[in-house]
Amino acid sequence: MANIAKIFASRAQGVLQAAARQPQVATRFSSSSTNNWEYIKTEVAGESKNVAVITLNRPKALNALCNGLMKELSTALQQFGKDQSISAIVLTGSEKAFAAGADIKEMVGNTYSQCIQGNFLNDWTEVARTQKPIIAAVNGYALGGGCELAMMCDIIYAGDKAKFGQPEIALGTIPGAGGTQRLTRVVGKTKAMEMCLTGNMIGAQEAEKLGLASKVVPADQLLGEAVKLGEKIGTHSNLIVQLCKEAVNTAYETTLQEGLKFERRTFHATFSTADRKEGMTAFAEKRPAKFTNE
Ligand SMILES: CCC/C=C/C(=O)SCCNC(=O)CCNC(=O)[C@H](O)C(C)(C)COP(=O)([O-])OP(=O)([O-])OC[C@H]1O[C@@H](n2cnc3c(N)ncnc32)[C@H](O)[C@@H]1OP(=O)([O-])[O-]
Repeated sequence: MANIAKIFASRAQGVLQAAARQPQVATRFSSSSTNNWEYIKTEVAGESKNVAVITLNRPKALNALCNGLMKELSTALQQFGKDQSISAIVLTGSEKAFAAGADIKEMVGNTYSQCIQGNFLNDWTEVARTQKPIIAAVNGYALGGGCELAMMCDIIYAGDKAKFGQPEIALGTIPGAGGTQRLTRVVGKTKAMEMCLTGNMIGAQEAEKLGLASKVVPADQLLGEAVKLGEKIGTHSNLIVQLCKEAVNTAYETTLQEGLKFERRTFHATFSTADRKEGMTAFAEKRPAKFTNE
């Protein structure tokens, strides 16, 4: 047990050291300057321009997640991840579709050996690896890989016409990017089993009731609400937000006792930061905190 506590303490310290090592002045990233995206759009939003918005932009195929799109998404996430001016990332699609799944036409000819040897879906892991908070703003269809992509994000906001589903079963396959795993952890076995075995979709209200979406808003207000959420998160210390995200995610990866130990050590580790000191001092002095992410 003492060893586990030590491992957690050193992991938490490692996160703090890695964050401290990141350059404090980063190159400004913007959609129009360096990147010519084919399948996505990127911009920065919010009053302080600290919320990145990545829009999936392949309307003809309802944002089907082809390899090119997933590569661009990974690149954009890495760039925003390094940009110290960005506090949170919003991932969205169109009003009709967040994403209608992996690109069926692209993978129709794949063979088992190609999947294995080409490490198929390797480009899909970047979203879940992103250290900054990432909010999925889902309008329309989030099906198959689209639903899985939303579930890789930290928070899902849904437009009132959103539809979530894992229809892979109807294509003679199964979810391959978390549909049987993340969905089951979120909605429980019986609902996940029903969705995965029937391919039936659920609407936004049901997704919220099940805890898959944290909020449902009118479709035309979705992006604005998601950006506001990113801005609210961005008022806090980016450093402490990163630690908090890691602690919540640990709940999905470990036992309760190990998770509680990790949380406790991470909480202790915040006492080595200037932002913890500033947050508590500002409260006592009845003034807003000025966080420096250190
Ligand atoms: C990653 C791990 C494993 C994941 C596996 C998966 O996600 S498997 C996938 C799980 N997902 C599914 O099984 C859902 C598949 N999609 C659908 O069932 C329907 O498109 C719909 C119900 C979402 C909308 O119906 P609607 O009548 O409103 O619209 P529409 O049907 O006319 O589509 C417009 C255009 O988009 C095209 N396109 C759409 N989706 C895909 C796609 N995934 N791929 C490629 N293309 C796609 C469609 O072919 C059409 O192009 P066309 O012919 O004009 O050149």
